[in-house]
Amino acid sequence: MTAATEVPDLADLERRAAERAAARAGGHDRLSGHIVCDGLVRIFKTDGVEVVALQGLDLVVDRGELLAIVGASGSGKSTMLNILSGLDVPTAGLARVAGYDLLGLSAKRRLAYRRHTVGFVWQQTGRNLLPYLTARENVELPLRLARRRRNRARAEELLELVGVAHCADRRPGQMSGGEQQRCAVAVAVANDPEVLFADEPTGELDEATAAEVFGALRTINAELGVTIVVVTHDHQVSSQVRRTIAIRDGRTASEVRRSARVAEDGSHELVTEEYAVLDRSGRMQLPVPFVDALSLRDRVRLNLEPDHIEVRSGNS
Ligand SMILES: Nc1ncnc2c1ncn2[C@@H]1O[C@H](COP(=O)(O)OP(=O)(O)OP(=O)(O)O)[C@@H](O)[C@H]1O
Repeated sequence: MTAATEVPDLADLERRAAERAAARAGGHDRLSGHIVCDGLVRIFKTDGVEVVALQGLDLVVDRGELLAIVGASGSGKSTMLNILSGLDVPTAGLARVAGYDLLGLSAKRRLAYRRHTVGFVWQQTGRNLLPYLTARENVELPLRLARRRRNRARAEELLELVGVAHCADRRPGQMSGGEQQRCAVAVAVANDPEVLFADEPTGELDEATAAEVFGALRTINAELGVTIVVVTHDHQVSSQVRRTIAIRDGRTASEVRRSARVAEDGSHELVTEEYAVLDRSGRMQLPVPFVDALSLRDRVRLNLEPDHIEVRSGNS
């Protein structure tokens, strides 16, 4: 008689698969974010030519964070946002938002994800609001489609929250660009999404108006607890949020964090710290100003010191 081979149950298999995925991503902590991209790759093929738009992008955003992503034109920002918003599928890697694995979604789950889990604000106001509806009606529309109650009251609450209650009866053409974008924020969060993605929401606005739109995003983040990712090529944005991630050549390159600190005289000061991002293979990109300042080229000399690593020009 042969001994029966032990068959692992489904829960056990799932647990082991999760452990393996976590180990691949560098440990459990790295997979615990509300938004996780790990080794994200997107290759476009046109006329036999391959363009690698994302080449192993890593990103972890915690629940309730308000994060800005900056990068030069062509760095891969829109490609990443299209994947995270469920419009595009990556070639390889892991992309997960609010528990949805975006690589393996059926068409039905993808639609549910786009309808209920995420909200969007686009740069072009025409893509956010219907021109023949008033601000209130624009916010009411997604509520009505989702068959919610108290639509009018909820729409008015949201318009108030983003500071455009005075525009409730105006159509987009009767509102300024900043007012339209703040109204778009109210529309985007009408159905209580867990995550809000904004693609260049202040791209067509002047600095003061852009700050008002960021004010609205901060309020929504704080009052409704929505996780918000804002993509922009405006580096000034880091003064508006706590964490800014810079993307270069389809990879996460550096990160700027702002935090409040109590100074020696008891006053509060804002401290800005810049970090380079180290991927799990140990790769990092030196910031361009550092490379330029020392005219670093081709190769550099590294020395391991007890508490830091020294990088020197390889030509001296
Ligand atoms: N559908 C596509 N087909 C072929 N190549 C594409 C496609 N979409 C993007 N790319 C290429 O991928 C790279 C990244 O483009 P992407 O639009 O993500 O950059 P971006 O940082 O959003 O730029 P911008 O700030 O100008 O919008 C670029 O080289 C771009 O030409």
